Amino acid sequence: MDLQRPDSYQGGAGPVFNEHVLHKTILVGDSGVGKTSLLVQFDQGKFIPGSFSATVGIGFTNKVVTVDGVRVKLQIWDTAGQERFRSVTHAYYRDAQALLLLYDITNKSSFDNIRAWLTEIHEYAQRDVVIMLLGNKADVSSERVIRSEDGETLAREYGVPFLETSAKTGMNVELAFLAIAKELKYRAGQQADGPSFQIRDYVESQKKRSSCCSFV
Ligand SMILES: Nc1nc2c(ncn2[C@@H]2O[C@H](COP(=O)(O)OP(=O)(O)OP(=O)(O)O)[C@@H](O)[C@H]2O)c(=O)[nH]1
Repeated sequence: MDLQRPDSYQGGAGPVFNEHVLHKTILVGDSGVGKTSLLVQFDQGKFIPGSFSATVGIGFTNKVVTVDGVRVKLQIWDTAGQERFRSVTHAYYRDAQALLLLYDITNKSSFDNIRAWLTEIHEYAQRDVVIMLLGNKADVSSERVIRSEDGETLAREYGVPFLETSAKTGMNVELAFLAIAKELKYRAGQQADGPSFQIRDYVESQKKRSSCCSFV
């Protein structure tokens, strides 16, 4: 996908949309792990099979989701995973509230590179950025080289929530973005004596629900 900066981009600190702040979320990870496909699945509910066309540069999609009866506006940035675009994408980390970090369960080096991605994130992003680790292409079980437990162990080490996803079937795609939206909504309205929200606990509870008896 060839992404140009859309005309609606206003630059600077936090674009606005209908006078409401957009929560900026960025998709990162090696080239080919499925960042664009994940965003297309979440935004349009479809998967476009066929030859792989690497993202050039960076672009965004605005998406409104409803969590607990409240509309949360996400501005989701899709970055190019190729090394040559790295300096461009770093510049966008700084005002991101959330980062979805993807690897491909059929590609070992994409998993091995997660530590390097996390080092970059800690260098360029805000200290309290919400990070979620996603092991994508979970539908391709015959070519799996990274076990689910390995993803879980790595996520636990870094204290971040973890999900396996499939941009092809849609598995856990909505859950990943909804969990991020819930966390950002919680942070925005956080009150000292209000109820607390833990994104890792939420993701774990939803995973258990879906593996047990499908969503109700
Ligand atoms: N089976 C399967 N294929 C996928 C999945 N996600 C992506 N793909 C395929 O993997 C290839 C790469 O997907 P992209 O979404 O373009 O990857 P990307 O991470 O955006 O790549 P860059 O733009 O280079 O950073 C494409 O051929 C997709 O069709 C998935 O969940 N399952």
